[in-house]
Amino acid sequence: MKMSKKDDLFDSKADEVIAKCVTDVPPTSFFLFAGAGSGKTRSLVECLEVIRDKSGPKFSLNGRRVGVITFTNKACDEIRSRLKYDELFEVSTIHSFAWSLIKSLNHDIKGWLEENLKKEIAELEEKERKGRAGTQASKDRINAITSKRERIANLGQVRKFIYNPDGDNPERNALNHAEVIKITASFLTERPLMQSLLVNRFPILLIDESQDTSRELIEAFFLVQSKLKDRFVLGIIGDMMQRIYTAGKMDLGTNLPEDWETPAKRMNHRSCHRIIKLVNRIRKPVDGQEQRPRSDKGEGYVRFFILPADIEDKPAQEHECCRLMAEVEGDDGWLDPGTNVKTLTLEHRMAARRLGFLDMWDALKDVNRLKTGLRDGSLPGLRFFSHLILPLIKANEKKDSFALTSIVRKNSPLLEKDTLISCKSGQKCQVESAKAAVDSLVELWKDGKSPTFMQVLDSVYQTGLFRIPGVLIPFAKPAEEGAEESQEEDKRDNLVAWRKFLETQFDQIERYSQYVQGEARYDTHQGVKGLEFPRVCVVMDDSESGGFTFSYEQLFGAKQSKTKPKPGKETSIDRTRRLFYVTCSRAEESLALVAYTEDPEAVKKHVLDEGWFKEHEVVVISRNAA
Ligand SMILES: Nc1ncnc2c1ncn2[C@@H]1O[C@H](COP(=O)(O)OP(=O)(O)OP(=O)(O)O)[C@@H](O)[C@H]1O
Repeated sequence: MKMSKKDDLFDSKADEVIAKCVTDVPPTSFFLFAGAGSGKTRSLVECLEVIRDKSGPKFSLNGRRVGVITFTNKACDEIRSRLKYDELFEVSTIHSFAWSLIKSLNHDIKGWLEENLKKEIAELEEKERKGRAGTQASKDRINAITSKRERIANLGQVRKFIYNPDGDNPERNALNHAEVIKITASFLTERPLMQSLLVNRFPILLIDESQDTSRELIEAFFLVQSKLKDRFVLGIIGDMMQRIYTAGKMDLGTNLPEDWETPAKRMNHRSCHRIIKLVNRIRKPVDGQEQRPRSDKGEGYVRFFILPADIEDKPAQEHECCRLMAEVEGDDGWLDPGTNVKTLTLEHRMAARRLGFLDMWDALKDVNRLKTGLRDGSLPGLRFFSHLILPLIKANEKKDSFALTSIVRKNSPLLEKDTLISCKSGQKCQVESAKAAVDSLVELWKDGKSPTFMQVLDSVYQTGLFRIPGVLIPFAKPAEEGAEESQEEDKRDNLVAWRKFLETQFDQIERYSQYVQGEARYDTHQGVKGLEFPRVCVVMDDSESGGFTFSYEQLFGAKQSKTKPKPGKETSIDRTRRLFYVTCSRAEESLALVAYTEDPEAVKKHVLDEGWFKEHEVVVISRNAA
């Protein structure tokens, strides 16, 4: 098909429709669902700019703002920066948005929690009556009942609830993520006052990635819109083909109210032609939606590499696949995957293994209260090493005494004003102590040695160079050796995990820190939602991933599901197909797919039969060739 530049403007009508929706009086709500790379996020930002230009001053005068909800903190930062941090817009994740609506309602939250906990206890008791005694499930139920009863007993003492949208919320007066969503949805659904509060504060609410936004809240927002449609615009943006979490509303978009606008976007502005052909093909059996490429994009490349599941040294195999990509395309960018290629693994553990921080990851990964913080790098026990010790060691390596001194001056209690004033032996002596403390720390790396986290902690504690975060104190003080033995079960698990972590090597922290900040060459299939990269390598390996939610072996026809599909219920193939669509559609120019399988021939046959790839695009790598 011959295309002209004019074709690239094919979808511009959609933005005009949206602009009219948010500026008309009364306004109209809209539902913008379109494929990957169609410019939904761009439309969102353009729509916000229109609102700012047309209604910004009026909104500010009345103390009103435009609510924007998106999926990750990273996406929030991106939108805020594109809007030049204009105060008119409240850009947040769904959890922080929900919390901002309910956080002052302590009394009502308490009432809701008590009622809900009683309901949950009754359900558990009923299950316990019907279930078999003595089993693990029964023990878990009894523990859950006890802990819920304790929580009810404790509610009387809670004056103020707290909640961190990005944390694990272990505090007694903290709400968990699911509770914040449920409470907000319930208040919005049942309380007219709460509905008015939302609408008065945010007469316009736009939700990006809404296919993965929690079902209860989406339904509550729809309800508010239907009741207060003249005062409240809801803009729902997303793509059902990119629904990859279970919280989303499965039938979002069906039975939309008739007075909603549904602008369409059929272009893909991101990817080269070959990649769009592939994602169209993957999508075909789901809803048949086909995207058109831009006239100014090249053809692009895709290659599907098939390797035996038990092949040795998988990272080296993936490196080889990148080399083959470089050869096929004549693109040297593939030769330096560390800098130029985004490699996607299904699980963090696979990335941890490939990047070399598996030991520290494995030590902490199973403790529930540490999970979120481990994934986003916010655990104080880790930040102590990644944000304080690591920069200090790096500054020392680079002989950057300015940077080193500034880290110590800013963070060391040895050089705090009060210490310096009260020090009898004089300031000079304190500065000497700080210097000696740094010397003894860097000594741990002398002659190419590589210390453990424990050795680092020990040195810092002995010299008093920095304050030790609370979670690491039990290990720093020798008197508390074996502290974990006397603790309750969940606290003990926590301590055991930290001790295990401390026994691993410090040199992992840099790679870990880069990874959680999204700066490493690896990310997960789910973590790159909304992002795009010139070269993408997707690693698909069921044997390395722990869960049952996704199965590439089933999607690629190497294995059959053991369970019969239930009518109306989605299968693991459905879920995996959507994830596959998300990963493939991140690529702008070229895409390497690396599939490990127990049946290479079956996979090859399947992907050719499906018409996803042409014969020359499929490369089977055998064990002998390795
Ligand atoms: N009208 C346009 N003209 C030129 N480039 C565009 C246009 N719309 C979008 N783009 C570019 O295409 C890419 C994809 O846009 P965007 O991220 O907004 O798409 P999306 O629909 O949100 O994608 P996804 O659902 O895959 O996350 C971006 O690089 C964006 O700048």
